[in-house]
Amino acid sequence: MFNIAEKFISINGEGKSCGQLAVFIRFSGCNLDCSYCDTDWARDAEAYTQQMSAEEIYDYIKHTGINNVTLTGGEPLLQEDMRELLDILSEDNSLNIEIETNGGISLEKFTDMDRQRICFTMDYKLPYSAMEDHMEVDNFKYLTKNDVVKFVVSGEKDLIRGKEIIDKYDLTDMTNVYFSSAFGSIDLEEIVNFMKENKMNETNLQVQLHKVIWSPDERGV
Ligand SMILES: C[S@@+](CC[C@H](N)C(=O)[O-])C[C@H]1O[C@@H](n2cnc3c(N)ncnc32)[C@H](O)[C@@H]1O
Ligand SMILES: Nc1nc2[nH]cc(C(=O)O)c2c(=O)[nH]1
Ligand code: SF4
Ligand SMILES: [Mg+2]
Repeated sequence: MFNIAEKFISINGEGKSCGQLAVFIRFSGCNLDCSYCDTDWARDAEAYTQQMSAEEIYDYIKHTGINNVTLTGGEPLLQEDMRELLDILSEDNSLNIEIETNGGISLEKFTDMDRQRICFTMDYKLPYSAMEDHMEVDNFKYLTKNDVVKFVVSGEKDLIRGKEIIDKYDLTDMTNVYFSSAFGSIDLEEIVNFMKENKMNETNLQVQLHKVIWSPDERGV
């Protein structure tokens, strides 16, 4: 069974299918405690509002009629049966599956899956998050051109460290790379100027679209 904090349909405000409708499943519980976390309430493993089986989650997704699926949290990869859920979802050719994960959990046990069907959006937590020590850099070798590495930046120190990691691991050659502002905490112009100064080809700037549309604290959007 899976512990679900909330489920909803919205415009995906982040990542590769940003701007398209998506159905979101937010699981409860997290192994990290990022300074900027916008879903702090879902970090508690007991914060679930319902429990569902993998089949029930699949049925719910199909019932919505939405093809983009985002599994998030909390930390979705803490759910014990996540592999089973991914196997069921990835068998359905009409679904485009994205998983938001925090970089602090090994992706090794997912490497043999059909990686064309499933996109891992993996955060690399930067200094301002206070969680960088938890990053599993081995995960980079499991990422493909269909995945994303996301750096949530709060200030200059994060921008510099993010670029260092991108260069050290040749991330733009291996996968898709995003800088995202920790919402409202950094001038977006500062990010663009940093990208210009450092000729950061192939890095994408992301601004969380749903926080522009709705209040940044709104749940279920
Ligand atoms: C809430 S997390 C859930 C998935 C997973 N725990 C993780 O951190 O990747 C989903 C995404 O939102 C991002 N995020 C959380 N708080 C944010 C904030 N205040 N501003 C921008 N992005 C934020 C995270 O970095 C992550 O990429
Ligand atoms: N609209 C919307 N798009 C999102 N994309 C990723 C989200 C997340 O919380 O992981 C998210 C979210 O919470 N809302
Ligand atoms: S890992 Fe994700 S859910 Fe957990 S505290 Fe950090 S941003 Fe929040
Ligand atoms: Mg969110």
